Parts: sequence; C-alpha cells; structure tokens
Amino acid sequence: MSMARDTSTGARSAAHAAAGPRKTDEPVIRISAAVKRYGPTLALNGVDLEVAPGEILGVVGHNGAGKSTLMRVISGIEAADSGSVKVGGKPRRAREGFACVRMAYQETSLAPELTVAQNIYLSSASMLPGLGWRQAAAGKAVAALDEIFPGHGVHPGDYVDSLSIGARQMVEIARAVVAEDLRVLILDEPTESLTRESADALYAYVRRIAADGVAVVLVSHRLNEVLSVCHRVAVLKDGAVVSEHDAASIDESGLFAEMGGDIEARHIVRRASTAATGDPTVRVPVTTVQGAAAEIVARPGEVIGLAGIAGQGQEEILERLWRGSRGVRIGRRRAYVPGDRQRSGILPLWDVAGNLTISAMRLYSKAGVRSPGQEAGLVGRWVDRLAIRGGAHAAITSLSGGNQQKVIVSRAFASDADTILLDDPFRGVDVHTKADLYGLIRDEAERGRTIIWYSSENTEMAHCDRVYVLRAGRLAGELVGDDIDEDRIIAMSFAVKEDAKETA
Ligand SMILES: Nc1ncnc2c1ncn2[C@@H]1O[C@H](COP(=O)(O)OP(=O)(O)OP(=O)(O)O)[C@@H](O)[C@H]1O
Repeated sequence: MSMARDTSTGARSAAHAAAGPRKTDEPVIRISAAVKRYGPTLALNGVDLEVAPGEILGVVGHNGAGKSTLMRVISGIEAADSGSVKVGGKPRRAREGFACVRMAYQETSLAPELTVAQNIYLSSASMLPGLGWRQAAAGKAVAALDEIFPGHGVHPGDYVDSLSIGARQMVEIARAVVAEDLRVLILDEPTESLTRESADALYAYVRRIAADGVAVVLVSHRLNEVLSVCHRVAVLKDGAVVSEHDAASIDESGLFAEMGGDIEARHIVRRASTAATGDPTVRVPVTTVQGAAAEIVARPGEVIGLAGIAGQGQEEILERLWRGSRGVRIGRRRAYVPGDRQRSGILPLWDVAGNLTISAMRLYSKAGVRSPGQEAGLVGRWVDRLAIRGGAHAAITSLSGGNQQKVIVSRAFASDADTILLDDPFRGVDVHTKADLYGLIRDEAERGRTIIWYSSENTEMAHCDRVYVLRAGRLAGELVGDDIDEDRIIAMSFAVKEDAKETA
C-alpha cells in the first residue's frame, strides 16, 4: 500500500551498485535526428539517443516535451517522419514495429470489457497456442504478475473494468513483459497509480531484467525514482534531448533546471488560509478508529486534505460528497476532479474547449442560448493560466497526458462550484505544473471556495489547512496547520496504541 515515494539514499546506492550497461555491446537502441510532427506540432525535433543492452535509461521532461511520442517511435508503433531509428541494428518494419520492444503505457492499453487473461492473449497471441489459449494466457498472466508483483491479488478471470486503477497498471506492466524475445522494455509513468510496495517490487524486477541484458527505458516525472533506479538520465525539452547524465552525477535540482523549470517551484511553500470563516458548510459523518461517531467538516475558504495509505476510504468519502449521500451535508454547487482521466475524465470526441466548458456552460448561456464569445474568453483564460499545450481547439486526445489532466482540473475550477472535490488529480502532471496547481488551489480557497483533496502523495498535504488521516475506512486523526507533515501522516496511518490520543 502506497503512501510516499522512495527517496532513500539506500535504494539509490543499491541501484548504482547493480549491473550496468554493457559498454562493450552495440547499443540496442540507436536514434539519430528523429523528427515527428502532428499537424502543426513538432513533437520530436531531431532526437539523438542511444541505449545499451542492460542499461536502465531515465527520460524526463515537462508535460508535452515529447516523451510519450519518443517512446512510441522506439516501440515502432509510430514511425518517425525523418531521421534514423534502429533497434537491435534494424530499422522498423511497417506492420510489426519493433517486435523485441514492449511498452507499458501511462494510460493503460487494456480492453476494459475483457478479462485479464483475454488481454494478455490479445497482445501475445503469437506465442500462445490456438487450442487451450485461455488457460495458457491465464498462466502467462499469473506468472508475470507473480514475478513482478508478488501478492498482487489479481485473478486472470477478473474483468479489467472491475479492477482498481493500481491493479490495472500492474496488469498493463505484466502484459508488456509477456514477450518472446524481450530486449527493450519501456515503462511510461509506471508508478503513478501503484502503491509504494508495488513500485518497489517493480523496480526490483527492472534491476533483475537489466542485469540479464534487457534495456529498460523509464519515463517518469518522479525524479527521485528516476535517480534511484536508472543508470543514466536523458532530459527531453521541446522535442529534443538537451542533456544526458550518469544518474550518480546529477541530483533532482540539476535535472529540474535542465528541464526548464523554476527550481523554487519544487519546494512546498505553505500558505495558511486567511479566508476560512464561519460555520462548516460541508459535513460528513464518519467513525473513528475507536468506533466513536465523528465528523469531517470543511468551511468556505478551507483546503481540507484526506490522507493515509491509499485505499483506506478517502475516495469513498469523496464519492459520498459528490453524490450527496444520506447524512452528508454539502451545497448543490460542487465539482469533482477525477484522477482516472481515462475512465471518468475526458470526453474523447470533444476538443479542449468543449472539455473545459462543459461544467460552466450554464453560466455562459441566457435562456438556454449559449454565448460563444464568453465561452471562448473563459477557455482562453484557462489555457493561458495553466499553459495547456495544444490550445483551445486541439482534440483532447491529441494532448499529452499531463495536459489532458490540466484541462480536467480547469473544468472544475471554471465552473461555479463552491466546493471542489479533488481525487488524487495530479497523476502524470510535471513538477512545475503541480506547483502552479497548488497555487491555484490556494487562490481559489482565498476566493471562498472549499477544497477537499485526496492525494496519495503525503508531501502534497502540506498545502492543506487541515488534514484528516484515514485508516481502514475510519478516521485515525486530524492534523492542523504546521503540524501537517509526512512523518505525522505516516505515523497516524499505522499507529495503533496512540489512537485514543489522536482522535480525542
Ligand atoms: N496523436 C497526436 N496528435 C496531435 N498531437 C499530438 C499527438 N500526440 C502527441 N501530440 C503532441 O505532441 C507533443 C508531445 O506530446 P507527448 O505526449 O509526447 O508529451 P509528453 O512529454 O509525453 O507529455 P506528458 O508528460 O504530459 O505525458 C504535445 O504537444 C502533444 O500535444
């Protein structure tokens, strides 16, 4: 169960002690001057990159820098418009792409209405028998999941749609490694939805296969994880590799600076609420870990955090608030920002403007007649405010993952909601943008809005005025103001003896 990121130096030195790239071998990936355009967007602008067998390469860069595009080109799903891309010394074959490259996607590529085993079959049919494929696929699925994520709890007969976002991510990774001749494994933001234990298990697996000679390319906004796990890091900016480093020779600040970010933005600047006033307008009855009746409350102008180990009831509280379930008190004007943009976030057939204004349309129409001018103004303001790369009229699906998430956040804040519910909304958003979003949350609270925010990143909770820590669906304690820090949240998430004191 996850709570925080592994920043331990122990993990880092262990990684660097692991077998490294095989310098004597030919690079397994060799890219020079790769260019890729999507209409007017130059997604790759002359990429040069080499990766050796057994090497773990980190690729970092801001939202829209071109990371996912580069990964699609390395896997051969898409061809570069120009330049040379070779894997295993050979160019891409039009239909197959690069057969020895497998990729686990940021947005899982699984078919939601099929089972885990059926999904494994779909992506690995060539290595499974025609007769008895069902059992063979189930066997492969279990073997891969057991090897990477011991104790995963996923059954091959489970329908993907019924799985949690974390379990789907595990299946996505397992699907990728079931391959006949795996020489390159690409992991695109693999840990955004994983618990800390699962992330650790994944990285242990990555080190094992790298030691066996598989090249691994890890794309992540979690710079601490990249530095812990990778041998080398390439920084991508505006579609080009602007620098490459041995992981041991650079730190997070250095990488961040090269990505083009403001280094200060990484540091949490707590801004205490000055706007929180009056009686609570939001009330949710809960039970404490000792079994007593209690309430989670929020006032206008407050930023309230829901914290603890993932899956301890935080999302259920948001859902009760969103639905206005029995016993819950909340105003009618409320907006919800999902973390799972694939399942409940984007409207894939609409453009950015449509996705952004859907909740605010009522505000900009008179007697049912819409006002395109006002809507365009609203969209323009939010596209500028959050620097949504792609602009108002781009198809939402053409945006990078992080930019799609910005649109969903904007949608909620652009509405007239006075309570905003945030369900771990910043997955896949780069560090710099996150800092902007923290500022946005605080500004909107100052305007009198109530923000209720679940985050699986405990460090983010320092932006809240008060934090409720949950354990096994119950309230384990409350932290206020400067007392909110990761250590206390973790202590409350696990504490048993101190419960009486915490919730007194
Ligand atoms: N299919 C597509 N159609 C049009 N534009 C695209 C498409 N895919 C990517 N782009 C554009 O190419 C640029 C690079 O996108 P890409 O997804 O590679 O960025 P990224 O670095 O992976 O971002 P993130 O960190 O947000 O996932 C963006 O401006 C994006 O809007």
